[in-house]
Amino acid sequence: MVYTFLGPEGTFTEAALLQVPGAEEAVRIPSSSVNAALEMVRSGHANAAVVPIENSVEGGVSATLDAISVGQPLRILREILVPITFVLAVRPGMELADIRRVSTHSHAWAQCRNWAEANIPQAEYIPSSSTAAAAVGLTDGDSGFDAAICAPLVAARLGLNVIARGIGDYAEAVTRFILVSLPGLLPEPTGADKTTVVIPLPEDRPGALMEILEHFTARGVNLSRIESRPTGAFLGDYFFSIDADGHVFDARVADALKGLHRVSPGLRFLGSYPRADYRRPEVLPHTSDQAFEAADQWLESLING
Ligand SMILES: O=C(O)C(=O)Cc1ccccc1
Repeated sequence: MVYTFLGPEGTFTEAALLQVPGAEEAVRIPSSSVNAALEMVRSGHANAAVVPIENSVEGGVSATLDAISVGQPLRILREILVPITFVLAVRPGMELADIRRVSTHSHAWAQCRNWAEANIPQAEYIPSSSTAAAAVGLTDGDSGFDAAICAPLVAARLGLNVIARGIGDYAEAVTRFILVSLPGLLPEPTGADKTTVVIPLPEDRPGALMEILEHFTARGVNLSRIESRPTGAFLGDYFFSIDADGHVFDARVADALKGLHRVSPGLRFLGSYPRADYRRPEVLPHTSDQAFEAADQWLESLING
């Protein structure tokens, strides 16, 4: 098994990958961006990739939401939650007041913004492809910045000085990652599952979003995430990226997807997979598999006399 992840070594994404059973013994290849990681999977150079998709402070990771929503189809096999703690790492001898430029991943910056404004207000932010890439950059004297916001472990591994710990503005910050592969067998339903779909807004008319939502509501399917993303085609053209409670093997979810496909035939199914928090949805009696089965039988009896 070959895995790839948003690298280099020491990213939070690598920490997420290491939670996948068997990953520790498998081949793990760092990629320099989310797109590069997904391309490794699409081209068959890796069996699966781990990429960040959402965090509790900054919301969806646009690079991932967009990259999995278009192009050669991919499937989400599982989600992984990682609690995040950040440190400020510098080269030996550097003090807080000396820092002119600080580099990190944009989502890490968003999560440490208040701390940075209060403690290093003079520092300019330099975006980096990941927290670990920023830390590695510090070790080559020519990086153009003098501090990195990264994970404690990567700072220690690289022998950097940590001059502030726990600098995230939200102590409970969690990032959600996904394991992605080419389409294949679906993970078995566990009773605590999630289904991810991408739905192009069918037409720019009043009630179009409501029409999409009604297909979930009518089947008692709860949504745990809904985000609109621009398609890039023209201003005002959007798709919706949605996580729904349940597995496509659940009759209520399958029925909702069938209804949605009629409204928006460009709908893309990105997978049904176990929830990382094991939370089971409440299924109302009239939306259970048995209720759908009974309704099918009733209709059949009408038709067959
Ligand atoms: O840059 C990293 O280490 C990542 O894995 C991406 C990221 C950045 C900030 C919070 C969570 C994940």
